[in-house]
Amino acid sequence: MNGYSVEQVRTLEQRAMSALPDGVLMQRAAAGLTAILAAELVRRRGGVYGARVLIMVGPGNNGGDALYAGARLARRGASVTALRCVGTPHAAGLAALQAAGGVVTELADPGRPASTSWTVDLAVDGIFGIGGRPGLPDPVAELAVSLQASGVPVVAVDLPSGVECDTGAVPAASFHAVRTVTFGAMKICHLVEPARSRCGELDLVDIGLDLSGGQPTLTAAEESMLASSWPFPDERSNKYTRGVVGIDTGSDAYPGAGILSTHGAVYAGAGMVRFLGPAAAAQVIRAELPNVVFAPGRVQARLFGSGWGERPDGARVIAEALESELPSVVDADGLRYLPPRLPPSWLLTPHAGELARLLDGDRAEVEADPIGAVRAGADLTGATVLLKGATQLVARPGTSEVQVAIPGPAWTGQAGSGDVLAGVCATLLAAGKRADAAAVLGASLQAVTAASVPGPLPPHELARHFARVLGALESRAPDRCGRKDLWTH
Ligand SMILES: NC(=O)C1=CN([C@@H]2O[C@H](COP(=O)(O)OP(=O)(O)OC[C@H]3O[C@@H](n4cnc5c(N)ncnc54)[C@H](OP(=O)(O)O)[C@@H]3O)[C@@H](O)[C@H]2O)[C@@H](O)CC1
Ligand SMILES: Nc1ncnc2c1ncn2[C@@H]1O[C@H](COP(=O)(O)OP(=O)(O)O)[C@@H](O)[C@H]1O
Ligand SMILES: [K+]
Repeated sequence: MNGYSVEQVRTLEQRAMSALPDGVLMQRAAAGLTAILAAELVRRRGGVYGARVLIMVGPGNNGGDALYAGARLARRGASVTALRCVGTPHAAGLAALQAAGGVVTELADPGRPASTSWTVDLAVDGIFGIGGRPGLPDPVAELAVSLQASGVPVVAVDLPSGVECDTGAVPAASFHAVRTVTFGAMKICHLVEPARSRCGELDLVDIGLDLSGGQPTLTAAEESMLASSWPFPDERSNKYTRGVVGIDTGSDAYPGAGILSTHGAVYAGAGMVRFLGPAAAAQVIRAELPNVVFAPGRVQARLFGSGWGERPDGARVIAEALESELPSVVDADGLRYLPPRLPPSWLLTPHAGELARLLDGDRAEVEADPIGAVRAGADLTGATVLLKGATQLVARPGTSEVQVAIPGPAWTGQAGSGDVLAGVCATLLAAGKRADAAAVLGASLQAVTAASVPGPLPPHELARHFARVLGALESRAPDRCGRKDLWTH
């Protein structure tokens, strides 16, 4: 499952259209949309015949898709009303709807019933598609609110109008769909919050776009990838092949971060964990996790920064680690002590505020364009960057590819989740995973585990469920001799 930008989708559509008679792609889109709308009507009220369907139409081809689908539903006995919301609707689509018995009304029509009286079974958002700018004209924003208030389910055509297709940002009003039916390829807004949540369930209709050969803007992780790429131990494994993690996290002020990151590393399956942080954290870890070692020694990856607070020797600690040429994770307060340039084998794990600080910008800028921000973070530092939050994005320096981890339930957003995640990522680095793989696999494991338990659970308790989820994934992993690792060195 990959995400494409508007420019990429337009290029793919042009290529497909040049080999087809006019209008074929739109008819394919409308046919797929109709099937999904019909199934939704069957599920909600038992059939299409007699259903009341509102088709909300804007000025572009998105409205064309919706109008043709409305015509097809009208021919199956639905009572279809097209509501002209913005501009002049797609002429041929409108004519098709009217020829099939659909009626047309204007959002601005004073004779139209008051918006509070919506009594339709389904509303179809065909106002803006990939040509849409974020936000909605005021009367349309009011329409979106009144439909939501009256509990009318909205199915969005291609994307919910109002969201920003290429970033996933929702800076102003938008529709909230129960389903979104998209065509040919997924777009960024289908994969990145907050737009992703406005889409509801997603359906991808095949309209014959050829996606081979092109690099998508976003590559989305899936459970099958987690199963095939997780470094499960085998009969040749020992603690060193599985990886030894050196952890220097927490402080006297924030000992919990040291405890949490150590839980993350241990329960993600580290061969061994050396905890080299403050005594206050070590005392608790010693009692809870007797397998953790407290003496310095050989490690294959390091973790710094979570819960450091002010750390006068922070820059020196990180600079020394850099000399060893081992991969490291730098989290939270450690991000304040970075040298100007790091290698791509290092993984930085900022949340939006921390990434903004790294980029010398503000949080709102990161939230307005998280993909651009995570790429900028990687290019600025030279390290691989995992931008944490509701959507977790990973960028490798010097490449345009951005990966998105499997999303988890919102309750995972709690103090300490990031500390545990940093520990998981460090375990994966120690096991030899490339930094981007470690980030995507770690964030996805935490999300999949959270989705598998009746949450909320505190982050260290959630970590105790990793083993069950990893066990289930391992049973689905393909034969490891034949498996293709997606993140090779
Ligand atoms: N191409 C193909 O082969 C296929 C395309 N398909 C379908 O076409 C859709 C793309 O169609 P599209 O390019 O016509 O753009 P669409 O989003 O319908 O409308 C743009 C119009 O809206 C206006 N407008 C935008 N934002 C606004 C705002 N906030 N407030 C007010 N006005 C605003 C904008 O105005 P302007 O920017 O020009 O001022 C322009 O007039 C795509 O999503 C898919 O559904 C499928 O059939 C498959 C085949
Ligand atoms: N809305 C959300 N939905 C799902 N997971 C979230 C959400 N917000 C945050 N998270 C998760 O919570 C973690 C928070 O990390 P962070 O802010 O660094 O917390 P802390 O530093 O307190 O440990 C993220 O890595 C992510 O896994
Ligand atoms: K739409």
